[in-house]
Amino acid sequence: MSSVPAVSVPPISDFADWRDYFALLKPRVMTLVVFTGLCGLLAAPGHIHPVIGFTAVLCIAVAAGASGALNMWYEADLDARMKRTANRPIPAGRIDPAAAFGFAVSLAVGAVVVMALAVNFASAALLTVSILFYVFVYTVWLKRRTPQNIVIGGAAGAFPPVIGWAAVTGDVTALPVLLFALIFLWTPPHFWSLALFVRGDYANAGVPMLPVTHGERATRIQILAYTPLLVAVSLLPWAMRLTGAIYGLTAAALGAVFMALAVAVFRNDATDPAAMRPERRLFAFSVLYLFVLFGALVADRWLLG
Ligand code: HEM
Ligand SMILES: CC(C)=CCC/C(C)=C/CC/C(C)=C/COP(=O)(O)OP(=O)(O)O
Repeated sequence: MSSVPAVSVPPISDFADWRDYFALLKPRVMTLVVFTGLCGLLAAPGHIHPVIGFTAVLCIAVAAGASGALNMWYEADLDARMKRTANRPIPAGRIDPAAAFGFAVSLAVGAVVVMALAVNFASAALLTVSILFYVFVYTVWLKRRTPQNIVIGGAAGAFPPVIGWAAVTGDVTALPVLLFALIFLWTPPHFWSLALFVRGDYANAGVPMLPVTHGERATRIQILAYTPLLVAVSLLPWAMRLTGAIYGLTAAALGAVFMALAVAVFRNDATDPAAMRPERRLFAFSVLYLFVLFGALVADRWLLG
């Protein structure tokens, strides 16, 4: 018999550990962001000291992660209402929002300062623009307002190869601009194919993604409209002789598969996510597509000069 009042102590697993802070950086999505940045750096003409090159890629990784953390801090209310995101560290209560905000801002500022001091001003300026774009243009301004959110705001994710390139050369020429355009046009089919089969989540959270506001048919038409533009832009570096045949043939083969999968999505009439196999395949392929295409860009530059 004791007079001490019962104190409820949360189980130890309810406290944040390093894994929760790591999860704030959206590591899975950011692998591709960092890979395209690395490839932009490796495909650029000229020489960069390996330590400086490594520092530049690290800064892109840290800044991308930090902007992902700021996104999670700002939208903890939305994340709490979606099945896919409800267990993230902030909505699940494992990380205090103020701690997440401090962590994210410190990393973002640190990455930009190190990029400016150790690499060059151009890459630091572009890194700053991409962080601000993802956080303010996409997350704060557009995401809750318009189904064009990912088209315009998605430009943030197109910057990394340009940043990698600028880290080596200090400037931006035709090829990095085409790589930017490529990721810009890739983002709508990438995201909308996924949005089709997680439509219910976005509807619950009240986020105006295209399948929620305009329905499945309109979304499938948009996917089909963006795909040939993506394939055409992906072939331009080869057509303009900025890259060689390794890149060109890879872009053509991958583009043909992307197009076939987009047509399969277009022909699907399903509204039940369980019957959205073509959409799941296109989403999965979109990720593989960018990995392989950027890998081919680097192979082309290193093997064919
Ligand atoms: C506004 C633009 C974009 C939106 C709204 C978007 C949204 C999403 C969502 C919701 C997921 C699935 C779940 C998740 O892991 O959180 C996802 C997965 C993914 N995204 Fe995107 N994405 C965008 C742009 C990009 C860009 C630019 C890249 C990289 C260049 C990228 C790379 C990936 C990767 C690699 C995955 C798979 C992650 C995994 O395997 O779990 N995304 N995207
Ligand atoms: C500094 C730098 C290089 C930044 C680039 C980061 C960037 C723009 C990455 C791609 C965009 C992305 C992860 C969107 C996720 O959408 P969401 O945030 O709506 O996804 P969610 O529903 O999973 O939160």
